[in-house]
Amino acid sequence: MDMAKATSVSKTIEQMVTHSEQPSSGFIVKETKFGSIESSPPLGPFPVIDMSLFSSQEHVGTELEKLKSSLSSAGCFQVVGHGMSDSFLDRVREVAVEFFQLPAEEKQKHARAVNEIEGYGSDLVVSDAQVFDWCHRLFLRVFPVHRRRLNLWPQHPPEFREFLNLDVTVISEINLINFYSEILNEYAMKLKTVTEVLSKAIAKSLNLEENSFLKQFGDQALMQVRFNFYPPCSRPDLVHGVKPHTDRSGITILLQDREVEGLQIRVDGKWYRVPVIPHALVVNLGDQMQIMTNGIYKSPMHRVVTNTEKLRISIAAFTEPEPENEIGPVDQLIDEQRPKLYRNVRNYGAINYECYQKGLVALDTVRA
Ligand SMILES: O=C(O)CCC(=O)C(=O)O
Ligand SMILES: [Fe+2]
Repeated sequence: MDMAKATSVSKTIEQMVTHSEQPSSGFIVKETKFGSIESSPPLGPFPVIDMSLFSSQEHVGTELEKLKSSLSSAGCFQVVGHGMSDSFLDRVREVAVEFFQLPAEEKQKHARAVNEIEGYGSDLVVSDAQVFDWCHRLFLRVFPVHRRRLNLWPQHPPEFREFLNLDVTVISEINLINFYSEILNEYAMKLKTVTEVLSKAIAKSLNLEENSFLKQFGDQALMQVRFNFYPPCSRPDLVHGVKPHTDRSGITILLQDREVEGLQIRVDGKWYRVPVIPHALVVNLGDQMQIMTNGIYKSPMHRVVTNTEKLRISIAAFTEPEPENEIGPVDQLIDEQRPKLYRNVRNYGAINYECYQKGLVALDTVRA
Protein backbone atom coordinates (compact mmCIF):
# COMPACT_ATOMS: atom_id res chain seq x y z
CA MET A 1 0.00 0.00 0.00
CA ASP A 2 1.39 3.34 -0.91
CA MET A 3 1.33 6.48 1.15
CA ALA A 4 -1.10 8.22 -1.19
CA LYS A 5 -3.70 5.51 -0.66
CA ALA A 6 -3.25 5.57 3.12
CA THR A 7 -3.80 9.31 3.32
CA SER A 8 -6.73 9.19 0.96
CA VAL A 9 -8.68 6.75 3.18
CA SER A 10 -8.29 9.10 6.08
CA LYS A 11 -9.25 12.12 4.01
CA THR A 12 -12.32 10.41 2.61
CA ILE A 13 -13.95 10.04 6.02
CA GLU A 14 -13.09 13.62 6.99
CA GLN A 15 -14.41 15.02 3.71
CA MET A 16 -17.56 12.93 3.73
CA VAL A 17 -18.30 14.04 7.26
CA THR A 18 -17.77 17.69 6.45
CA HIS A 19 -20.04 17.52 3.44
CA SER A 20 -22.60 15.13 4.98
CA GLU A 21 -22.15 12.80 2.06
CA GLN A 22 -23.16 9.17 1.72
CA PRO A 23 -20.34 6.80 2.57
CA SER A 24 -18.37 5.89 -0.53
CA SER A 25 -18.26 2.31 -1.75
CA GLY A 26 -14.99 1.55 0.06
CA PHE A 27 -16.85 1.70 3.39
CA ILE A 28 -19.98 -0.17 2.42
CA VAL A 29 -20.30 -3.65 3.83
CA LYS A 30 -21.51 -5.95 1.08
CA GLU A 31 -21.67 -9.22 2.93
CA THR A 32 -21.77 -9.88 6.63
CA LYS A 33 -20.79 -13.34 7.81
CA PHE A 34 -22.06 -12.37 11.23
CA GLY A 35 -25.52 -10.92 10.60
CA SER A 36 -26.82 -7.56 9.48
CA ILE A 37 -25.70 -4.28 10.98
CA GLU A 38 -28.39 -3.57 13.51
CA SER A 39 -28.16 -0.55 15.72
CA SER A 40 -30.40 -1.79 18.49
CA PRO A 41 -30.11 -5.46 19.38
CA PRO A 42 -30.98 -6.30 23.01
CA LEU A 43 -28.80 -5.22 25.91
CA GLY A 44 -26.34 -7.93 26.79
CA PRO A 45 -25.80 -10.08 29.86
CA PHE A 46 -22.72 -8.19 31.02
CA PRO A 47 -22.57 -7.87 34.81
CA VAL A 48 -21.12 -4.92 36.69
CA ILE A 49 -18.34 -6.02 39.03
CA ASP A 50 -17.15 -3.86 41.90
CA MET A 51 -13.38 -4.25 42.07
CA SER A 52 -13.19 -2.63 45.47
CA LEU A 53 -15.00 -5.70 46.85
CA PHE A 54 -12.12 -7.99 45.84
CA SER A 55 -10.54 -7.07 49.17
CA SER A 56 -13.71 -7.69 51.18
CA GLN A 57 -13.83 -11.13 52.86
CA GLU A 58 -17.58 -10.95 52.82
CA HIS A 59 -18.17 -10.00 49.19
CA VAL A 60 -15.19 -11.26 47.21
CA GLY A 61 -16.83 -14.66 46.57
CA THR A 62 -19.88 -13.10 44.90
CA GLU A 63 -17.77 -10.80 42.70
CA LEU A 64 -15.51 -13.69 41.59
CA GLU A 65 -18.58 -15.78 40.77
CA LYS A 66 -19.92 -12.98 38.55
CA LEU A 67 -16.53 -12.73 36.90
CA LYS A 68 -16.39 -16.47 36.29
CA SER A 69 -19.86 -16.78 34.82
CA SER A 70 -19.45 -13.77 32.53
CA LEU A 71 -15.99 -14.73 31.26
CA SER A 72 -16.99 -18.30 30.52
CA SER A 73 -19.98 -17.15 28.45
CA ALA A 74 -19.83 -13.58 27.10
CA GLY A 75 -16.15 -12.84 27.80
CA CYS A 76 -17.11 -9.34 28.97
CA PHE A 77 -18.15 -7.40 32.07
CA GLN A 78 -18.00 -3.82 33.30
CA VAL A 79 -16.08 -2.70 36.37
CA VAL A 80 -16.64 0.01 38.93
CA GLY A 81 -14.63 0.53 42.11
CA HIS A 82 -11.52 0.70 39.91
CA GLY A 83 -10.02 3.64 41.80
CA MET A 84 -10.26 6.27 39.03
CA SER A 85 -12.41 9.30 39.80
CA ASP A 86 -15.28 10.36 37.54
CA SER A 87 -13.60 13.68 36.84
CA PHE A 88 -10.34 11.98 35.87
CA LEU A 89 -12.09 9.67 33.38
CA ASP A 90 -13.96 12.65 31.93
CA ARG A 91 -10.65 14.45 31.49
CA VAL A 92 -9.21 11.44 29.64
CA ARG A 93 -12.17 11.61 27.25
CA GLU A 94 -11.82 15.37 26.82
CA VAL A 95 -8.17 15.03 25.94
CA ALA A 96 -9.09 12.49 23.28
CA VAL A 97 -11.78 14.75 21.82
CA GLU A 98 -9.44 17.76 21.82
CA PHE A 99 -6.91 15.80 19.81
CA PHE A 100 -9.44 14.65 17.22
CA GLN A 101 -10.77 18.17 16.85
CA LEU A 102 -7.40 19.54 15.83
CA PRO A 103 -7.09 20.66 12.22
CA ALA A 104 -6.23 17.80 9.86
CA GLU A 105 -2.71 19.18 9.22
CA GLU A 106 -1.97 19.15 12.92
CA LYS A 107 -3.17 15.55 13.30
CA GLN A 108 -1.15 14.52 10.26
CA LYS A 109 2.01 15.39 12.20
CA HIS A 110 1.26 12.26 14.20
CA ALA A 111 0.31 10.17 11.19
CA ARG A 112 0.94 6.46 11.11
CA ALA A 113 3.68 5.57 8.65
CA VAL A 114 2.87 3.06 5.94
CA ASN A 115 2.96 -0.50 7.31
CA GLU A 116 3.25 0.66 10.89
CA ILE A 117 0.53 0.43 13.45
CA GLU A 118 1.44 3.27 15.76
CA GLY A 119 0.25 6.80 15.06
CA TYR A 120 -2.86 8.53 13.78
CA GLY A 121 -4.88 7.33 10.81
CA SER A 122 -7.51 4.99 9.48
CA ASP A 123 -7.38 1.28 8.68
CA LEU A 124 -4.12 -0.32 7.74
CA VAL A 125 -4.75 -1.42 4.16
CA VAL A 126 -4.02 -5.11 3.68
CA SER A 127 -5.97 -6.00 0.56
CA ASP A 128 -7.74 -4.43 -2.40
CA ALA A 129 -11.03 -6.05 -1.43
CA GLN A 130 -10.93 -4.58 2.07
CA VAL A 131 -13.94 -2.69 3.41
CA PHE A 132 -12.90 0.27 5.56
CA ASP A 133 -14.13 1.05 9.04
CA TRP A 134 -15.87 4.37 9.69
CA CYS A 135 -13.29 5.41 12.21
CA HIS A 136 -10.11 7.36 12.85
CA ARG A 137 -7.65 6.18 15.43
CA LEU A 138 -4.63 7.26 17.34
CA PHE A 139 -2.67 4.20 18.36
CA LEU A 140 0.19 4.48 20.85
CA ARG A 141 2.28 1.99 22.76
CA VAL A 142 2.45 3.03 26.41
CA PHE A 143 4.28 0.08 28.02
CA PRO A 144 7.05 -0.85 28.31
CA VAL A 145 8.00 2.76 28.90
CA HIS A 146 11.26 2.53 26.95
CA ARG A 147 9.28 1.52 23.84
CA ARG A 148 7.17 4.69 23.79
CA ARG A 149 7.54 6.61 20.54
CA LEU A 150 7.34 10.08 21.92
CA ASN A 151 7.36 11.80 18.55
CA LEU A 152 3.88 10.36 17.94
CA TRP A 153 2.46 11.56 21.25
CA PRO A 154 0.42 14.68 20.63
CA GLN A 155 1.58 17.98 22.07
CA HIS A 156 -1.94 19.35 21.90
CA PRO A 157 -3.63 19.36 24.27
CA PRO A 158 -0.58 20.03 26.45
CA GLU A 159 -1.36 17.23 28.90
CA PHE A 160 -0.54 14.68 26.25
CA ARG A 161 3.08 15.59 26.34
CA GLU A 162 5.02 18.22 28.17
CA PHE A 163 8.45 18.88 26.87
CA LEU A 164 8.55 22.24 28.64
CA ASN A 165 11.13 24.38 26.90
CA LEU A 166 14.02 22.05 27.31
CA ASP A 167 16.19 20.90 24.51
CA VAL A 168 15.12 17.27 24.25
CA THR A 169 18.28 16.24 22.50
CA VAL A 170 20.41 16.85 25.55
CA ILE A 171 18.39 15.01 28.12
CA SER A 172 18.29 11.30 28.62
CA GLU A 173 15.25 9.20 27.88
CA ILE A 174 14.80 8.51 31.58
CA ASN A 175 14.51 12.22 32.25
CA LEU A 176 12.06 12.64 29.44
CA ILE A 177 9.75 10.19 31.10
CA ASN A 178 9.61 12.43 34.14
CA PHE A 179 8.20 15.25 32.07
CA TYR A 180 4.97 13.45 31.37
CA SER A 181 2.86 15.22 33.87
CA GLU A 182 0.22 14.49 31.28
CA ILE A 183 -2.93 12.59 31.43
CA LEU A 184 -2.11 9.72 29.15
CA ASN A 185 0.78 8.63 31.30
CA GLU A 186 -1.34 8.81 34.42
CA TYR A 187 -4.15 6.90 32.77
CA ALA A 188 -1.73 4.22 31.54
CA MET A 189 -0.24 3.77 35.03
CA LYS A 190 -3.69 3.40 36.56
CA LEU A 191 -4.79 0.95 33.88
CA LYS A 192 -1.71 -1.14 34.53
CA THR A 193 -2.74 -1.53 38.16
CA VAL A 194 -6.34 -2.33 37.20
CA THR A 195 -5.15 -4.93 34.68
CA GLU A 196 -2.91 -6.60 37.27
CA VAL A 197 -5.66 -6.72 39.88
CA LEU A 198 -8.06 -8.19 37.32
CA SER A 199 -5.52 -10.71 36.17
CA LYS A 200 -5.11 -11.96 39.76
CA ALA A 201 -8.89 -12.07 40.25
CA ILE A 202 -9.29 -14.04 37.02
CA ALA A 203 -6.71 -16.55 38.28
CA LYS A 204 -8.47 -16.86 41.64
CA SER A 205 -11.82 -17.35 39.94
CA LEU A 206 -10.32 -20.50 38.36
CA ASN A 207 -8.79 -21.64 41.68
CA LEU A 208 -5.31 -20.89 40.40
CA GLU A 209 -2.40 -19.24 42.16
CA GLU A 210 -2.93 -15.48 41.69
CA ASN A 211 0.16 -14.90 39.55
CA SER A 212 -0.59 -17.71 37.08
CA PHE A 213 -1.39 -15.30 34.24
CA LEU A 214 0.83 -12.41 35.29
CA LYS A 215 3.83 -14.76 35.01
CA GLN A 216 2.98 -15.33 31.37
CA PHE A 217 2.46 -11.61 30.73
CA GLY A 218 5.97 -10.98 32.12
CA ASP A 219 7.51 -7.81 33.60
CA GLN A 220 7.66 -6.12 30.22
CA ALA A 221 4.06 -6.77 29.14
CA LEU A 222 2.92 -4.59 26.24
CA MET A 223 0.14 -2.08 26.64
CA GLN A 224 -1.14 -0.24 23.59
CA VAL A 225 -3.82 2.41 23.75
CA ARG A 226 -6.15 3.09 20.86
CA PHE A 227 -8.17 6.30 20.82
CA ASN A 228 -11.11 5.60 18.51
CA PHE A 229 -13.12 8.38 16.95
CA TYR A 230 -16.32 7.50 15.10
CA PRO A 231 -17.89 10.40 13.19
CA PRO A 232 -21.66 10.27 12.65
CA CYS A 233 -22.61 8.48 9.45
CA SER A 234 -25.61 9.08 7.22
CA ARG A 235 -26.04 5.31 6.66
CA PRO A 236 -25.25 3.39 9.87
CA ASP A 237 -26.98 0.36 8.35
CA LEU A 238 -24.26 0.10 5.69
CA VAL A 239 -20.98 0.63 7.53
CA HIS A 240 -19.07 -0.67 10.51
CA GLY A 241 -17.46 1.65 13.03
CA VAL A 242 -15.21 -1.37 13.59
CA LYS A 243 -15.84 -4.63 11.80
CA PRO A 244 -16.42 -7.83 13.80
CA HIS A 245 -13.19 -9.02 15.42
CA THR A 246 -11.71 -10.51 18.55
CA ASP A 247 -8.88 -8.65 20.28
CA ARG A 248 -5.41 -10.13 20.01
CA SER A 249 -4.64 -8.92 23.54
CA GLY A 250 -4.70 -10.73 26.81
CA ILE A 251 -7.00 -8.24 28.51
CA THR A 252 -8.69 -5.19 26.97
CA ILE A 253 -10.01 -2.33 29.08
CA LEU A 254 -12.28 0.10 27.30
CA LEU A 255 -13.45 3.53 28.32
CA GLN A 256 -16.61 4.07 26.31
CA ASP A 257 -18.09 7.36 25.27
CA ARG A 258 -19.95 9.04 28.16
CA GLU A 259 -23.25 9.03 26.29
CA VAL A 260 -23.17 7.35 22.93
CA GLU A 261 -23.53 3.58 22.61
CA GLY A 262 -22.04 1.65 19.72
CA LEU A 263 -20.21 -1.41 21.02
CA GLN A 264 -21.87 -4.78 20.46
CA ILE A 265 -20.71 -8.21 21.59
CA ARG A 266 -21.65 -11.54 20.09
CA VAL A 267 -22.78 -14.20 22.54
CA ASP A 268 -23.98 -17.61 21.30
CA GLY A 269 -24.44 -16.35 17.76
CA LYS A 270 -26.41 -13.19 18.67
CA TRP A 271 -25.38 -9.56 18.97
CA TYR A 272 -25.95 -7.62 22.19
CA ARG A 273 -25.45 -3.94 23.00
CA VAL A 274 -23.02 -2.98 25.72
CA PRO A 275 -24.78 -0.30 27.76
CA VAL A 276 -23.11 3.00 28.58
CA ILE A 277 -22.34 3.26 32.28
CA PRO A 278 -20.53 6.61 32.27
CA HIS A 279 -17.73 5.89 34.75
CA ALA A 280 -17.43 2.15 34.48
CA LEU A 281 -14.75 0.47 32.40
CA VAL A 282 -15.67 -2.30 29.97
CA VAL A 283 -13.42 -5.34 30.27
CA ASN A 284 -13.20 -7.98 27.59
CA LEU A 285 -10.73 -10.78 27.21
CA GLY A 286 -8.54 -11.11 24.17
CA ASP A 287 -7.36 -14.22 22.35
CA GLN A 288 -4.25 -14.67 24.47
CA MET A 289 -6.31 -15.12 27.65
CA GLN A 290 -8.51 -17.60 25.83
CA ILE A 291 -5.31 -19.54 25.08
CA MET A 292 -3.96 -19.26 28.64
CA THR A 293 -7.27 -20.37 30.17
CA ASN A 294 -7.37 -23.32 27.76
CA GLY A 295 -10.55 -22.00 26.20
CA ILE A 296 -12.48 -21.89 29.50
CA TYR A 297 -12.75 -18.11 29.29
CA LYS A 298 -13.76 -16.45 26.04
CA SER A 299 -12.32 -13.76 23.82
CA PRO A 300 -15.60 -12.40 22.49
CA MET A 301 -16.28 -11.27 18.97
CA HIS A 302 -17.34 -7.63 18.96
CA ARG A 303 -18.09 -4.79 16.56
CA VAL A 304 -18.96 -1.11 16.65
CA VAL A 305 -21.94 0.47 14.88
CA THR A 306 -22.26 4.16 14.02
CA ASN A 307 -25.24 6.50 14.19
CA THR A 308 -26.55 9.45 12.18
CA GLU A 309 -26.47 12.06 14.92
CA LYS A 310 -23.54 11.85 17.22
CA LEU A 311 -19.88 11.20 17.04
CA ARG A 312 -18.61 8.58 19.46
CA ILE A 313 -15.23 8.21 21.04
CA SER A 314 -13.74 5.30 22.92
CA ILE A 315 -10.36 4.55 24.39
CA ALA A 316 -9.23 0.94 24.34
CA ALA A 317 -6.16 -0.30 26.21
CA PHE A 318 -4.81 -3.67 25.17
CA THR A 319 -2.43 -5.52 27.48
CA GLU A 320 -0.63 -8.55 26.16
CA PRO A 321 2.32 -10.73 27.13
CA GLU A 322 5.86 -9.80 26.16
CA PRO A 323 6.04 -11.05 22.57
CA GLU A 324 9.18 -13.12 23.29
CA ASN A 325 7.44 -15.03 26.11
CA GLU A 326 6.07 -18.41 25.33
CA ILE A 327 2.43 -18.53 26.42
CA GLY A 328 0.10 -21.47 26.62
CA PRO A 329 -2.73 -23.06 28.57
CA VAL A 330 -2.01 -23.13 32.32
CA ASP A 331 -1.19 -26.75 33.34
CA GLN A 332 -3.88 -26.93 36.03
CA LEU A 333 -6.54 -26.16 33.42
CA ILE A 334 -5.67 -29.20 31.34
CA ASP A 335 -7.05 -32.64 32.19
CA GLU A 336 -8.69 -35.64 30.57
CA GLN A 337 -12.05 -33.93 30.32
CA ARG A 338 -10.45 -30.82 28.94
CA PRO A 339 -7.37 -31.72 26.89
CA LYS A 340 -4.96 -29.00 25.86
CA LEU A 341 -6.88 -26.93 23.32
CA TYR A 342 -4.09 -24.64 22.16
CA ARG A 343 -0.39 -25.12 21.57
CA ASN A 344 2.20 -22.94 23.24
CA VAL A 345 3.06 -19.91 21.12
CA ARG A 346 5.32 -16.90 21.05
CA ASN A 347 4.51 -13.55 19.51
CA TYR A 348 0.81 -14.14 19.02
CA GLY A 349 0.55 -10.54 17.80
CA ALA A 350 2.50 -11.45 14.66
CA ILE A 351 0.44 -14.62 14.12
CA ASN A 352 -2.72 -12.59 14.50
CA TYR A 353 -1.58 -9.96 12.02
CA GLU A 354 -0.61 -12.53 9.43
CA CYS A 355 -4.01 -14.21 9.78
CA TYR A 356 -5.78 -10.86 9.46
CA GLN A 357 -4.01 -10.29 6.15
CA LYS A 358 -5.04 -13.72 4.91
CA GLY A 359 -8.59 -13.53 6.26
CA LEU A 360 -8.01 -16.42 8.71
CA VAL A 361 -9.20 -16.74 12.31
CA ALA A 362 -5.96 -16.56 14.31
CA LEU A 363 -7.12 -18.70 17.25
CA ASP A 364 -8.01 -21.55 14.89
CA THR A 365 -4.45 -21.65 13.63
CA VAL A 366 -2.94 -22.24 17.09
CA ARG A 367 -5.07 -25.20 18.13
CA ALA A 368 -3.16 -28.11 19.67
O1 LIG B 1 -15.05 1.50 20.31
C1 LIG B 1 -15.32 0.49 20.92
O2 LIG B 1 -16.25 0.43 21.72
C2 LIG B 1 -14.52 -0.78 20.73
C3 LIG B 1 -13.29 -0.63 19.89
C4 LIG B 1 -12.60 -1.93 19.66
O3 LIG B 1 -13.16 -2.99 19.66
C5 LIG B 1 -11.13 -1.93 19.43
O4 LIG B 1 -10.55 -0.83 19.35
O5 LIG B 1 -10.56 -3.05 19.36
FE1 LIG C 1 -11.75 -4.68 19.87
